[in-house]
Amino acid sequence: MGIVLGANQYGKAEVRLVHVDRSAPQHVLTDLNVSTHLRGAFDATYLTGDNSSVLATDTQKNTVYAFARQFGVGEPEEFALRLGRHFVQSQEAVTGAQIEIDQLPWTRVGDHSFSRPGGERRTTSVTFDGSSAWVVSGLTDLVVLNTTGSEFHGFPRDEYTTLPETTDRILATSVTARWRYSSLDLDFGALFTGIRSRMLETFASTHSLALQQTLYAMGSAVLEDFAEVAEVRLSMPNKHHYLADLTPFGLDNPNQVFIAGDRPYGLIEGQVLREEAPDAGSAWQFVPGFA
Ligand SMILES: O=c1[nH]c(=O)c2[nH]c(=O)[nH]c2[nH]1
Repeated sequence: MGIVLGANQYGKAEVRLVHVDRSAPQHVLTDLNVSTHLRGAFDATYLTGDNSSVLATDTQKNTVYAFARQFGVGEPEEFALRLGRHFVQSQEAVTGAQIEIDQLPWTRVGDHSFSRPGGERRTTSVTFDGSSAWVVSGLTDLVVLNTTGSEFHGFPRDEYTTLPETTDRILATSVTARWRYSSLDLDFGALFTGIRSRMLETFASTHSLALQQTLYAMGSAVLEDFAEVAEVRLSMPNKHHYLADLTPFGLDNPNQVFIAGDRPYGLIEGQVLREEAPDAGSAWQFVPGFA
């Protein structure tokens, strides 16, 4: 009874490409998840480990980033066609390619600012102890991104530091916020809408030297504008976007092509409060992540 190799393909799955077209004052953001699959004469690597025809999946990933710099992205269909043709036409062994692209949606909130639709939730946690009540309301997973207006430098460098200093980076986070109201007879719906838009607008308009600074700016903007709020607690993951290094391919990268990191991520958390805030009692007890 013989054993044979059947159908096979290989490629790089989920290449997270973020492209910023900065050619006009209003930046265009394209956020893609690209997967490549190559088919062809690859029996040798499966049967004997002979890689002489195997275009490395790492090379396939690099091609995605390099093509974004060289040709831009345009529609995902156009970008996929360009990649598919390239792999088949440039590699003898490749007889077919399938390129799959998911595009992640972003909604414009400013020339350089975007938010991710869907996924966000409004929350409240109400505590009543028999005589007093506390209301802690908020939102979870408001995903926002600025394509410019963010720097990070001046941090200590020890023997383990490799992070380059930057004066222009992408800043992206998924905001989880909780705020404690100082009274109960309030128009909670209008307050939620107002507080949410104040935070969004502050994220977009703050020139950031650190996500920590942006966090404090967002919390203090809420306290300045909403006397009904005693305290704000914020938890903001730094959704890193790494500038793709295209120098091995003879390409520059003036802040256009980014690798969207998944994990690990920075996690920046803090409370912003009024010095004269009324006592919180047990309001925060057991509020997940904020107690
Ligand atoms: O805004 C930032 N704050 C940090 O504390 C930090 N640390 C890091 O590696 N990148 C960043 N960015």
